[in-house]
Amino acid sequence: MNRLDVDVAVIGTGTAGMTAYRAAKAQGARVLVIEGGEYGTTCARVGCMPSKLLIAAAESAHAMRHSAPFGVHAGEVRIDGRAVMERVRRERDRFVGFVLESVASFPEEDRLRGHARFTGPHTLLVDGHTEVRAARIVIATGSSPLRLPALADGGPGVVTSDDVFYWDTLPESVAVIGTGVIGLELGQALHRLGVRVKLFARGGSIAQLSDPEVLRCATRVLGGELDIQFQSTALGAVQEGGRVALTVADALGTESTERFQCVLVAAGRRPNVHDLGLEHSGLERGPDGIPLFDARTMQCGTSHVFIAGDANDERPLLHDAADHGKIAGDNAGRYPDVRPGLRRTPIAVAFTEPNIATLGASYRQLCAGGGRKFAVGAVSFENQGRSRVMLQNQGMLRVYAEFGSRRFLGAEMIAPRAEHLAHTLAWACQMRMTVDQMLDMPFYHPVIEEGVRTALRDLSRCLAAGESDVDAADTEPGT
Ligand SMILES: Cc1cc2nc3c(=O)[nH]c(=O)nc-3n(C[C@H](O)[C@H](O)[C@H](O)COP(=O)(O)OP(=O)(O)OC[C@H]3O[C@@H](n4cnc5c(N)ncnc54)[C@H](O)[C@@H]3O)c2cc1C
Ligand SMILES: NC(=O)c1ccc[n+]([C@@H]2O[C@H](COP(=O)([O-])OP(=O)(O)OC[C@H]3O[C@@H](n4cnc5c(N)ncnc54)[C@H](O)[C@@H]3O)[C@@H](O)[C@H]2O)c1
Repeated sequence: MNRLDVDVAVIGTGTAGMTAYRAAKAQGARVLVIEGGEYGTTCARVGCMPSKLLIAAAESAHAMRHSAPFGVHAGEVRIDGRAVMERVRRERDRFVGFVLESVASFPEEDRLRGHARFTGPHTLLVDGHTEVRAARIVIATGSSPLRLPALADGGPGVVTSDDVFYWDTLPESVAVIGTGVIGLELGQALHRLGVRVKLFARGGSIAQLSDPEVLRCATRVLGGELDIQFQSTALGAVQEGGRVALTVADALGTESTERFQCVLVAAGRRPNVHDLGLEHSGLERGPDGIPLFDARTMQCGTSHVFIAGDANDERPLLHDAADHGKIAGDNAGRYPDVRPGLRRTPIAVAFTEPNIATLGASYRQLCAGGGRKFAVGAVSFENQGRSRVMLQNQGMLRVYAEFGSRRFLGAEMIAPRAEHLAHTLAWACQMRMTVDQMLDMPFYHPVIEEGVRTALRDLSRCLAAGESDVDAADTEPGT
């Protein structure tokens, strides 16, 4: 058994772990990163980057198929599934390559391979070959796709997003379980690439939306393009040669079986904290098994342990994993002089088309407790000038502000190029701008942002009216 003594051990070498490593090193600590899987990060290998590569191919196919209304005729669109997946994998490998170079730049003595488990508050056993004693520990173990017990015996055709980006070619048909971000992004991309796709939603949710008006609009817009069966329960899957027979119950409990080449389970992700020996860590854990932590410092209680990235399930997104990692690593390095780090206005974008985006406080959060009233402004993109010019005139934006202070609080939307609108609004939110200050900013013509101005003017009217058009006690946020 090897023995190592370090100041800081970082478990996991994903985005959060690598950032934590650098931040702890900057404090002059002797730091060790421990990796039980492959280097390269979830984001680059099976997450953000390959999914956006697949979506880029899909957008190209969609644009060619929908050019006729402009008087532009592209001819027959032929999709070469092998070429699509070959580019996805090639470009993905390029991104992974940059991460591998970065990890290789860490001194060899700072890296250890193997699965780490707590054996005590300060000790980790790594794959049975090394015992690490660490004065401080950062947990940055990421998350994994949920596997549904009902589909566990479905055979090799039942896959998760971890498998999709290793495909050699596109399948003929895919059932997608879940209408969260992954289900919608991949489901729409595959549909646009000519795959027969059917989505099954357990309830009525669409990505991260909680505003009932925006949710209704998103259901209509995405339901207009995609075959989505809401209120359905996946009961079982059986591999039959090259097909999977998927049995689903609808809202009335009526069962039906359909055959697909693959069933893609996109029912959420679970933090990787359940195989970490946390029972030996001395940390207090919540009902979900995640150690209780402070989201400003990433510190677990008052202990020497910090938790960052998807592992803490606070905001399982790439930029938050990087922020968490920086704060956790910095504090692990400087412990016991723990300090709050920079937390930014929340922002989340689902790269469906139209994009779905949320920022600041969500409608659900603003309604929580039922006591607080807030003003709501809205715009539909159906008649928005630039959106119509581009034939992308679908969607809705709802913006929220506080009565009295007139401070902008947040927004939810499904809108053309919402990834950009969301940034502008998130920056205003983080700057604690009032609606009036936002309306004083420049708006070019003709741009989609003019739709944002319409929504802000509506919000200003609602603020001037002095009472909310929403009574928090009577609202029913989307589920
Ligand atoms: C399909 C998909 C698309 C996505 N798209 C986006 C997007 O567009 N934008 C966005 O912001 N986010 C996106 N995300 C989310 C984003 O990828 C994650 O939030 C982010 O990668 C999490 O980083 P992390 O460092 O917490 O985890 P990871 O990068 O997963 O790193 C965790 C590491 O810990 C290792 N590990 C786990 N347990 C142990 C152990 N016991 N011992 C040693 N090592 C261990 C793992 O092997 C892994 O290498 C997407 C995710 C998916 C799945
Ligand atoms: N563009 C992005 O930023 C992006 C893209 C992909 C993933 N991500 C990250 O990855 C996380 C995980 O994505 P996800 O889509 O897997 O999770 P999610 O939480 O967004 O959605 C899960 C979906 O599965 C449904 N579901 C849960 N259990 C089910 C069951 N038993 N049967 C049927 N449906 C069920 C839920 O109702 C929900 O619609 C996201 O929350 C996000 O943080 C981000």
